[in-house]
Amino acid sequence: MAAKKVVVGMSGGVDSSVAAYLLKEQGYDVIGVTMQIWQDEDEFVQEESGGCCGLSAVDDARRVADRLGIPYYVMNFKQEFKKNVMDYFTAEYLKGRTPNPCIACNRYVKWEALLNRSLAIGADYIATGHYARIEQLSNGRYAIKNSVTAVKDQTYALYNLTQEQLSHTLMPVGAYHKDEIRKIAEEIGLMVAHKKDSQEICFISDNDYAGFIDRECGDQVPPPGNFVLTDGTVVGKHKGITHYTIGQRKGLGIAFGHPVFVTEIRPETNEVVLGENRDVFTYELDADHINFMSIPDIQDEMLLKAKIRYSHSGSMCKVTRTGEDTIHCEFLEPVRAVTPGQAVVLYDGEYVAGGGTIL
Ligand SMILES: Nc1ncnc2c1ncn2[C@@H]1O[C@H](COP(=O)(O)OP(=O)(O)OP(=O)(O)O)[C@@H](O)[C@H]1O
Repeated sequence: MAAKKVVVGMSGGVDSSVAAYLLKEQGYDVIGVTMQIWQDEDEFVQEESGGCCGLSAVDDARRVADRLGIPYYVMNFKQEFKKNVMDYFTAEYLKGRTPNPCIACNRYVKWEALLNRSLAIGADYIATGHYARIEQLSNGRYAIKNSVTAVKDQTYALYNLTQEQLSHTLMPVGAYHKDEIRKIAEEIGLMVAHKKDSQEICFISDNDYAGFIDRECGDQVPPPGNFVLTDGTVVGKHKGITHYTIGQRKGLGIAFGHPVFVTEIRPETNEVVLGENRDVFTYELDADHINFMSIPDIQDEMLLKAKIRYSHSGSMCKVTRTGEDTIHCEFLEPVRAVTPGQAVVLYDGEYVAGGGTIL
């Protein structure tokens, strides 16, 4: 029987390089692909910082592919990335929300676009170097499970993959710890063995989100407006709602003599609401654009663990279905800074049960 064909998304980093090696060892017919996603053509060949698709990424990935003796290609996904990630990112900020672009990139670029193109060229699977595992459960559904190493868990950003996508995906490094992956890379002589991990949002440098939005959106960017208290009392001027997120304390440029926090962003009146730390805590949230993984749906009321941002350790909540594409979560303990636009990801034990976008 012919070997199953797998396209490995190679970012030039150690994880995806070792992923390609492990799959080759397991007998797959492996093809390496680097997606060009946001740089201009000239930047793409000049970039030296080692971002997720710069020159060093392509150079490194090509060298690894040579070393492993696998075919390697660079594919252009700039249009898909612009539409589904960058435009979505700026549109959300203009609405006073705080999006997670990596989740959109995973679902619509790394999976939808790369998987479709890979299937079209006769591949059976795509693979990445994510620290997560995929299992088919006894109910027949596919689900993402924590990697063996919780420190580098990446399941939060993967909750939105469909059953079809998961059934065509392999994540071989999820069974290893990061130091084991580096050791394998060293043993097989890969130069990238000690390359540092990639930065947070690949298309934004120095975390300057507002500057990026200004450049992308020009005069669509909301103007400065008022800082207000919950009762509407005006207490100062803000720089424009795209500069703020829920729970933020630093960079408000306003002195109260005690710490104040952003508790709400009101795009309709162009106001940013400030309050005390206790005002940032809440017991509930609603979410839409839901996706289910280990479970087919929410039955009645389910007790699940929810993460409301990438760095959240998770809190137990009662989840109910409230509509065609919506859920409601009621937490047993109050949670801090529930932020519209971020994802709420639900866990049933070690498995991702599903999730949605916080309203
Ligand atoms: N430009 C790209 N082209 C192809 N695949 C990519 C690209 N960027 C990321 N990936 C895939 O997505 C996975 C996770 O991306 P992430 O940016 O989190 O990388 P990472 O954890 O630093 O891993 P690596 O060490 O492989 O760079 C990578 O392991 C790789 O398989």
